[in-house]
Amino acid sequence: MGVGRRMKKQGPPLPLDEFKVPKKRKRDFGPEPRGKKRKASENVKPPTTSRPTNGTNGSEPKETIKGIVGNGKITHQEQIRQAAAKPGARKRIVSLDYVSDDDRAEIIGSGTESPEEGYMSGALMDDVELDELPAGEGPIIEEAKEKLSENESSANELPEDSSGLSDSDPDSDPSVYDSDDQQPRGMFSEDEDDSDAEEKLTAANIEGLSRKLAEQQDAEAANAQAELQDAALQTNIAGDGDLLSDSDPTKTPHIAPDLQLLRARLTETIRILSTPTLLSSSPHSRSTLLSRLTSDICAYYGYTPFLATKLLKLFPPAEAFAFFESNETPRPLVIRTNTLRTSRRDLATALINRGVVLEPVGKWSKTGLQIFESAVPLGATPEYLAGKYILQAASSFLPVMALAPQENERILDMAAAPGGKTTYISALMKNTGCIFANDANKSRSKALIGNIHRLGARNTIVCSHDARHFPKVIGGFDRVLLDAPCSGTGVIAKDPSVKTNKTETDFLRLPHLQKQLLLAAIDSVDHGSRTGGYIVYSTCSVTVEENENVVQYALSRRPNVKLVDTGLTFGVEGFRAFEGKMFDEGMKLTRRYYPHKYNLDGFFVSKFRKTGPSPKAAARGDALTSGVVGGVTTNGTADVNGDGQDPPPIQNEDGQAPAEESNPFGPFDSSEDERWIQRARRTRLKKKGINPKAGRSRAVNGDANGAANQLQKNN
Ligand SMILES: C[S@@+](CC[C@H](N)C(=O)[O-])C[C@H]1O[C@@H](n2cnc3c(N)ncnc32)[C@H](O)[C@@H]1O
Repeated sequence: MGVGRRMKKQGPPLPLDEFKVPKKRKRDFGPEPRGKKRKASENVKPPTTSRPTNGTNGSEPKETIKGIVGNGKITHQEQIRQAAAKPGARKRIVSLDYVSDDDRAEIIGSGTESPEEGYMSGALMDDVELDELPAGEGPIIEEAKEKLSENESSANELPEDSSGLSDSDPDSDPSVYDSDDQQPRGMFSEDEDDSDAEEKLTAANIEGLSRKLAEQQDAEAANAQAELQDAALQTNIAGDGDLLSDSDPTKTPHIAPDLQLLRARLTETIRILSTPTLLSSSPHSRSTLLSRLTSDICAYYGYTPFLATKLLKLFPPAEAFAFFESNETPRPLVIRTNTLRTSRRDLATALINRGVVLEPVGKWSKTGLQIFESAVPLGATPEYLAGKYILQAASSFLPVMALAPQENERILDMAAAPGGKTTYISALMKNTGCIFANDANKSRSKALIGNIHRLGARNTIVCSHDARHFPKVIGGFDRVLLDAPCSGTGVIAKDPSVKTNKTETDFLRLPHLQKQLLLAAIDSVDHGSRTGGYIVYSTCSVTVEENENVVQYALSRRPNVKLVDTGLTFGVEGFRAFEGKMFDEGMKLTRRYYPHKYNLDGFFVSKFRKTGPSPKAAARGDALTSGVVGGVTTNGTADVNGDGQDPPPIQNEDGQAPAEESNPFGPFDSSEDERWIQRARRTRLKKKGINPKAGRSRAVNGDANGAANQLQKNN
């Protein structure tokens, strides 16, 4: 696995650089000119720069020890001492913060001589600078430093055959030259002849020489002009030097745009748009520049004008550029520890021993591990097959963290497949209570079932309904998660087809569905829940239509909910106003996540608290007829009844249990259920050595509490 920009830490960012405008795309400019010489050390990949250190965006490499997880709790100093004392080890010291605060442990690396393996396999904590170590560790640290510098210097010395080229073949590898070196002068070199010739110059031949020079210059100028014309022909970009000239390099069909020039123009347009003084003095109007920016974004990154325009509206120009740029690089690979089966520390140990290089995803998550390198396929390790982890984008943790499910609650995951969030909910509930994991798509539900089994989530019931019909199916939940189907504009790095396949219809159809689903989610919650009464609405899209608009719609149709704090420690506030439209004040409690800010997929998370019962029509369990039909409300205002009751868990439109034919899971037969309940009760009593009939006879004889009292005593 390559290591690069994508390996930045995930989570709260460092302050943005000025404009956060990324550097030029790397282009292959061909071999370096021969005159440019580099140090031998430049040719060697520095052993410790391939992984950025915690939160530093990889700016400064630090020395750590390739690690294994220690078994017991040892002090930090002890860890460092052991690490430094390890003979022959490549000295790289790390400490651990991936473990929870109450279970802090240490990781010490076993050594590796290989400069390529300069990172600790599974560097699970911020690296510790040798220079920063506490007093008393001096000699050990010095020894460590010595070894380190030995390793460093040996890494920087080019072995003779390291490039496959000998010193006698410098032309083949110009990178081994130092810029301060003198070019070797042969005893009979041509240079020597030249200098002789210079010495022999006389007034008579100066004129001839200068004429020759002039001819050479003319020839070079002609060549350069020909090259320019050739380039302009190929790219259709006028070579007049005015980046913002009216010619449009993106518009001529069948000709590839010059990406370098496009990028230069993009940055220049953004610079002008972001600087009021430049904008006022520019010959081009703001709208001209904006439309130029849009067309250049489309040409450079491959978006449809429709989507580029939509996304550009979300950010100031410079930030929009950073957003588009971050969509070109994948997000880091992350796994979530399944705490139903293992701890993060044990999982990290096991994976490190398999050659996986990893690190905690960030202080904000106690279960995520960011993978830097892996010698094994992560979807096929014994740990994976044993359900000890799931491959899951870090952004997907956020809605579940906002939901904050409690033990023994009843939770509905309305759109659950393939189950990343369901299984996380289950783990947080420690397999207690009950989760209804629903997804309308039956084939996706297979993956949901697979994950539930693999990860050992035993408190989960899988169902496959159109979630808009909840709570007709079942209601009265303590919490509902609606991770809604969406356009995916937050995950373009993962699915670049979004750039071109989303149309205006999608941004009408999807919000319509999302609104229906959100109303159904609200109506499925028991507002009187003693522990909950919460709804989390999330999407992996960044558009306002699918987020703030949907939330605002729900607030207007369901005055019995209000927005509350998500509890998430980072994230950009949702829009309070957009394109002249004002949103609810609580919208600032919603959270937006952007790839360019957090190195996470784009995401939106909002959390509602239900404060009163839902309208009667909604209580009958069909959001389609309780506020939204064809995107238009039928009743104008929300009809909140004042009886203080939420809908009972299962009922039909007429308040009866669903009829057999309309219930895909068979009839809801309460007498049949009663039979099973009694049978389970008898078995339980028998197990405790209690005669179940004794209770019944006492009940018959007037002791109503009979067996129940006996059971309670035994408990
Ligand atoms: C964003 S994905 C859910 C991802 C899931 N929460 C997870 O973490 O693995 C959206 C899901 O909504 C489902 N879906 C779409 N329309 C639905 C509907 N009307 N009712 C229920 N589920 C629906 C899709 O099948 C899809 O699996």
